[in-house]
Amino acid sequence: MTAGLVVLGATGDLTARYVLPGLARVEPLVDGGLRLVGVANDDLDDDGFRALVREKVAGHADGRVDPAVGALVDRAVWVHGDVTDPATLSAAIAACEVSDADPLVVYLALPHVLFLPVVHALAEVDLPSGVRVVVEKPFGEDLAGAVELNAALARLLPEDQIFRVDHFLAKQTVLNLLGLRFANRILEPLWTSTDVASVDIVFDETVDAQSRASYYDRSGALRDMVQNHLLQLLTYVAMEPPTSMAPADLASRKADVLKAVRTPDRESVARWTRRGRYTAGEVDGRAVDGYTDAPGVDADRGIETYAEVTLHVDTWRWSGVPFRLRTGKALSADRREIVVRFRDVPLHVFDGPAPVRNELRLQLDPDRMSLDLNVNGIDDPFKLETVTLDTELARQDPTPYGQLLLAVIDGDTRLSARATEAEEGWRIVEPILAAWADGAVPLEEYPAGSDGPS
Ligand SMILES: NC(=O)C1=CN([C@@H]2O[C@H](COP(=O)(O)OP(=O)(O)OC[C@H]3O[C@@H](n4cnc5c(N)ncnc54)[C@H](OP(=O)(O)O)[C@@H]3O)[C@@H](O)[C@H]2O)C=CC1
Ligand SMILES: O=C1O[C@H](COP(=O)(O)O)[C@@H](O)[C@H](O)[C@H]1O
Repeated sequence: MTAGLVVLGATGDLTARYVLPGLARVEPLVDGGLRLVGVANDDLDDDGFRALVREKVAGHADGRVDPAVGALVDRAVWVHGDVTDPATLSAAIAACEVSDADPLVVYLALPHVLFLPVVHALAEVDLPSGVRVVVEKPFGEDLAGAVELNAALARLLPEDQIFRVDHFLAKQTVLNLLGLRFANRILEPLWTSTDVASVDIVFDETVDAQSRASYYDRSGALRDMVQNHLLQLLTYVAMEPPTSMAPADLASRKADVLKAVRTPDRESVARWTRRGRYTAGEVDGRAVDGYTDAPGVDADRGIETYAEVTLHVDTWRWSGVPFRLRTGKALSADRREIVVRFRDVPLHVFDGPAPVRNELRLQLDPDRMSLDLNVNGIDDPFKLETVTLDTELARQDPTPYGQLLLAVIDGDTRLSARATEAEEGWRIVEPILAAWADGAVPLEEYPAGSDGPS
């Protein structure tokens, strides 16, 4: 397949840690003549960029695609310049040397404040018909910003050529939610407020925010993780069955969920949310400075490194079921999972303690699935025991970013958010941010390496 990939911000952290390693596992692209063009203000040249690509791609290839990686590296081209200058963008697109209808991806791996200026600059460029524009996160800084960016993108290209990528949608366990729910008969009848008591969507990280503090201190946990990633997971858990897996069907069902999330008012923010910030501590035997001691952090901004929000999806299916979304940095363990907690049985007919609630756990990275069930005990057959059905899924390959890149080149928008979803995300979190800024919820402290605010 002939295709072009222009990475704007090619010397950045995202490119080095996610985009280039993602390419390592995508043989159809690497083998098939993908031309990679890197752009940034840095004084690199073709050789310098090729060395970077070799290091980041080959380092993740496990030896599987080495010859092809060599070809990808040899075809890579560097374009120096300001990405807000249409001349830079034209030069980068021309350097891809693809024909008009071939897929050509312009990937905005840039600080988010540049998204709008770059979209404006792209409007002055003669774009080939096969162009796709990838926008990273955060998609705007608030609802008004997201609306403005969406409007600029809509003037530039049709919606199916715009990719508001969310790599969480490419994670195996997240995709499995679709298969699990809509390719099996047994779960869907139970997947309502009649049988489900609550849902937790948890993304606890041991990693701290230090290395990305200059970005993080203008974002915080709610904007960085909840507005996008965790709300996207919520859509997969809570959506109605789509009539097909076609991008438009899936996107409509996801948007329905977000639209049904109740807008938090000040009182519910005070009752249903928590925020925290880590102090000095130890994570996995590693000493971690307090968040406010990281270079680039302004303690007065009061940015949270931990966020917990309970949302309500006002639909017939989910009325009364709390969805708790939680994420934080510098926590004791990487706990990344979706937990569906079922209601108690209607009557206890066994002696002894009540049976435990059935819990379905979908764990991300490593991808595992487990279900707690009550069975009769071995010693006393009329006493209950709990067993766990547990399965670990094969390691995901390609990586989520590899999947995203493949999907974008294929023109498949299913691993991206639509315009409405981005705006709905802000409609949900903006009142929380406002109430927090207004002091409705205290900023609690937790030592790095703990389980979060006590
Ligand atoms: N890093 C991460 O873990 C993740 C990042 N993201 C998102 O990815 C995007 C990029 O983040 P990240 O890589 O961390 O950011 P970085 O600051 O590390 O990289 C930004 C890149 O943009 C380039 N750049 C900035 N201004 C210009 C300009 N005017 N003209 C040309 N190049 C420019 C920089 O190079 P130079 O200034 O030298 O030109 C650099 O290559 C952001 O939207 C972020 O939110 C999403 C998920 C995870
Ligand atoms: O987008 C982001 O995601 C990462 C976590 O994703 P992972 O796939 O690397 O586990 C998170 O650490 C980061 O803060 C956030 O910006």
